[in-house]
This record gives sequence, C-alpha cells and structure tokens, in this order.
Amino acid sequence: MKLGVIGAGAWGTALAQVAARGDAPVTLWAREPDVVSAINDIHENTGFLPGVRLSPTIRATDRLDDLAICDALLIVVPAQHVRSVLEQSDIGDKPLILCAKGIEAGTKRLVSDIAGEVHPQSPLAVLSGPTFAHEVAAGLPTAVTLACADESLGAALSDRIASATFRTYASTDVIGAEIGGAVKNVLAIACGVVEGAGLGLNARAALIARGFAEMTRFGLARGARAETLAGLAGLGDLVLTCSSTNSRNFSLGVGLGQGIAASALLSDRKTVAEGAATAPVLREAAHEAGIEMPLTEAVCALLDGAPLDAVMDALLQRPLRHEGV
Ligand SMILES: NC(=O)c1ccc[n+]([C@@H]2O[C@H](COP(=O)([O-])OP(=O)(O)OC[C@H]3O[C@@H](n4cnc5c(N)ncnc54)[C@H](O)[C@@H]3O)[C@@H](O)[C@H]2O)c1
Ligand SMILES: O=P(O)(O)OC[C@H](O)CO
Repeated sequence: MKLGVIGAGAWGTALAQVAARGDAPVTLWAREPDVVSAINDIHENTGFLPGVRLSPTIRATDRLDDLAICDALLIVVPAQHVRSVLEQSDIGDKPLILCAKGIEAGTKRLVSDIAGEVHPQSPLAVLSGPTFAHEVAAGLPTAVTLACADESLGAALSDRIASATFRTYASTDVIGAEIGGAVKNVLAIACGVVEGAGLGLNARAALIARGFAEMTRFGLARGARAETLAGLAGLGDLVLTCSSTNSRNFSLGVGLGQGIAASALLSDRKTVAEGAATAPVLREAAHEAGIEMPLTEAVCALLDGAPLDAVMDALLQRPLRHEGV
C-alpha cells in the first residue's frame, strides 16, 4: 500500500517517517516550497521538525496532484485547514486517515464530518493518541488508537503503519477517537495555566480528572464510547499534553497563566495550538447540547482576555456536586 501524507508540519513529517520504515516510498505534500526543498535536498524538515534525519525514500512535493499514485492518504494539516486542502485534492475513493485534532470553527464539524462532506466516496479512519512528533520521529515507543468503522480496512491500515515502536490499537469508534484528541487540547491549555500561575500539582491532578469527566460528558453526548475516551486517544493523550511544555497547547496555557495576553501569544505563530481554535467552538457545541463544560468555559474566558483571578474565582465558587460524570 503506497502511502501519501498531506501536511508537512511536525506531525505529518513524523508520520511520513513512520510510513517510510523499511525504505517504503512515501509522498509528502508540504505547503511551503522551502520545506519541500529542505526535505528533498537535505532530508530534514528544518522548518517544522528540525534535527531529525528523514528517510531518503520520503519525497516532498507542493503539488497535490502528485498524490495520485498513492493508495491511501494521511491527512495531517491543522483542523481549521482540512476543508480547504481536501477541496483542492483529487482524492477519488482513496481511504483517508485523519490525524488532525480539532473541531472546525463556524461549522462545529469534526474532521471526519468535513472529510465525509468533501469526499463522500472515501472510507475514513482516525489516528489519534499520545504522540509528540519528535519522539515518534526518533523511533521511541508510542501507542495510538487507529479507529475505522470498516474493521478489515482498519486492519490493513494497521498492517501498513504499525511497527514494534509504533503500536496501533484498533477501534471502530471514529467519533470517540476524534473527540478525545480535540477536547484534550483545550484541557491542556487549562493545565498549562495551572503551571504558569503556580497553582500547584494538586490543582493539576484535579484538573486532569475533572477535565476527563468533562471530555466524557461531551463525548458520550456525541455518540463516543466510554472505553475510547478512557483509552489512548482520550485519557492517554490528556495525561501527555497536561504534563509537558513539549505540548504547544500546554505552553500556550503557561503563558496565559503568567499573565501574557492570548493575542500576544498567538500572533505570528508558525506552529499550531489547536486548542485555541477548538475552545470557543467546543463551548458553543456544549451550550447547544446543554452540556456543562466549566473548564472549557474558563479557557475561553482567558483566551478572550478575562483576568485569571476572576476566572479562578468563578471555577472555585461553583456549587459542590457529585463526582460522577
Ligand atoms: N506535533 C505533534 O506532536 C502532533 C501530534 C499529534 C497530532 N498533531 C496534530 O496534527 C495536526 C498538524 O499539526 P502539526 O504539529 O503537524 O503542525 P505544525 O504546528 O508543526 O505546523 C503547522 C502546519 O500548518 C500548516 N498550515 C498553516 N497554514 C495553513 C493553511 N492555510 N493551509 C494548510 N496548512 C496550513 C503548515 O503548512 C504546517 O504543516 C494538528 O491538528 C495537531 O493537533 C500534532
Ligand atoms: O503540542 P500539542 O499540544 O499540539 O500536542 C501534540 C499531540 O497532540 C500530543 O499527542
């Protein structure tokens, strides 16, 4: 199975490296011509994944037409750009493995909804889990959820992608895998705020646990399965991104917790912190469905410029409640 990757940020590049194991040819579409030439000339994505020597069997291109030779495509552009890139791509009925973690602003669509609207003939899978790109590219042990409604296609994709150090766990719960990845980014911002404001490790643990309850409430209401949310794509990724400044979302939160304005933290960013775009649309979707998401509300308030003291007071003065989801 010839794989192509659309999106040559840190994650698309790391996944191309995974797909190129055993010197398999991989076509990697990058938006930036300098990224294309760096990958083809010196086998390094100096812009988005510096310091990693890439397999010479990865061929970068800035022409989406060059992906026509591929049998399946990994879609790894940020969630807010998936629609426009898919609209420009002649995909036919190739399977798409969706790897972005977010919800589309305005439409409130999950990435699988977008792909289904733009390319209804393509079978869909979602790859999600605790995966810092530089660790995956370095071949460190990693496990992900690979969710696909068609179990035989899911098994074929796993056969092609998995290795001893990149373990795929099969699921048919596409929505659950997506919601886990999208919601954890918002909660990672909140955990970063706890770190940046020096609120302590107890607060961080409480936030992870109550954040998971929030993710579960939203996920179950949208048809996700509890076991998926408690797995790699949900809790696993939440724990990873709530504990390290390697997470762009966590780092954004650290800045907010230190009192730096969101506008200053987000302007001129080259890399993506998906949670900043997902938080307001997640809040809107939760309101519409009547789901309480106080931590998401708090992140939105901070992104909108509310003072941290006021946001903390609002959270800590919420009525005491039963612990269940
Ligand atoms: N980096 C990771 O460790 C990691 C791991 C798992 C999942 N993800 C997810 O993968 C997705 C991509 O993140 P990343 O880390 O590879 O990106 P990145 O932050 O490394 O790079 C930004 C990417 O956005 C692209 N981009 C910017 N503007 C664009 C536009 N108008 N149209 C199309 N593309 C545009 C750039 O070309 C680049 O590929 C995100 O949803 C992210 O949550 C990232
Ligand atoms: O750097 P972040 O916060 O986008 O997190 C990257 C991955 O999603 C971790 O699984």
